[in-house]
Amino acid sequence: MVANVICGLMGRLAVRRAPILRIESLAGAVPNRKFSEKATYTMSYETLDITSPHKHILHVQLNRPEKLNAMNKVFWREILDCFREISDDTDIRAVILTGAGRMFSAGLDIQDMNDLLTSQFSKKSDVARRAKYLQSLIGLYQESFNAVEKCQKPVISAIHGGCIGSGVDLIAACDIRYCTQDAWFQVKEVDLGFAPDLGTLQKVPKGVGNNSMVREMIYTARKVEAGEAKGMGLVSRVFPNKEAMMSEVDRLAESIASKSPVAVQGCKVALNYSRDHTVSEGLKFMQCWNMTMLQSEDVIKGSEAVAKREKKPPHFSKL
Ligand SMILES: CC/C=C\C=C\CC(=O)SCCNC(=O)CCNC(=O)[C@H](O)C(C)(C)COP(=O)(O)OP(=O)(O)OC[C@H]1O[C@@H](n2cnc3c(N)ncnc32)[C@H](O)[C@@H]1OP(=O)(O)O
Repeated sequence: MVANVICGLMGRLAVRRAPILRIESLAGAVPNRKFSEKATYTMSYETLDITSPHKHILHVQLNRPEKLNAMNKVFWREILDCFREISDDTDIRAVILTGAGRMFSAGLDIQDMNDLLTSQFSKKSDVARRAKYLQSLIGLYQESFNAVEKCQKPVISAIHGGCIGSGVDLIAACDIRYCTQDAWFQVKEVDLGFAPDLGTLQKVPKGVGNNSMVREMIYTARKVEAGEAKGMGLVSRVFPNKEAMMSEVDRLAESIASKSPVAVQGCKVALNYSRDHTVSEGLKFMQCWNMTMLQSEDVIKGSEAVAKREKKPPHFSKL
């Protein structure tokens, strides 16, 4: 049925057919990386453009503008690898996530999914085997966005134009969301006949104050404009255009990058933990975390700087 829905949508979009792919290729795809001895940032991807605008800051741009940054099989593997690498890179302290071209993302690549399901479903006539296949596929896609959420460095998404379907799942995995005045958000899945499965239903209601509005957005699949998105707490700031947004996002990332990475990364892991646990479990977690981290040199440096009312933040070493 999912295949039927997607095939129907493809007909309406009239997107050209792409080569058939297999789930094995999805799981095993290797990103095209260039390793350089000098550069800290060695990542090179087909669907992502990686740059470093400032020291300690990495800019990850969804980079399939001709397809409105629709998420194809290569993307799912690359975003996973990219954010796992960022998470372990001691030089990176904040990440900016944007989309190239007309919009942030048109969501799941429908052509790709159509080909995937057509090729796989034609091999499997039994419902249990098809279900198993879809279970693995959804699990892989969930893992991709979990890598963004679990990335130890704060991820700021800067959204312009449309942010549709799995685009909303992706920004829900980010720490901070800014958008332009022309941005719109659409949890489109109910229009396609299924429930979102990559994080929107779990993360947005917990992260956004207006639960009534969240449900309205999800149940109706209607476009939510930038002003409304800010009103409900889905984004924290709205800017007149992308240039203004990027300049503020840079400042925000620089501010985060100037702080102690021990403190910032500790906050992220604790905020994520607390979202999924009770207050007392969260407090216990902090007790254990800080019984080690309070002994860090960053605490001494930070405290001295505050006591002396230093204008500039101290130099914090890589973590
Ligand atoms: C296992 C399940 C896991 C995840 C599930 C995720 C669910 C979702 O993400 S649901 C949302 C799916 N996305 C959509 O329904 C959006 C589809 N696109 C559109 O409705 C329109 O393209 C538009 C975003 C409203 C923009 O319209 P317009 O400005 O007229 O541009 P187009 O000419 O339609 O598009 C330009 C170009 O991009 C291709 N494209 C757009 N969206 C997708 C897409 N989602 N997948 C693949 N390709 C897409 C479109 O075909 C055009 O390509 P050409 O080569 O120029 O034809």
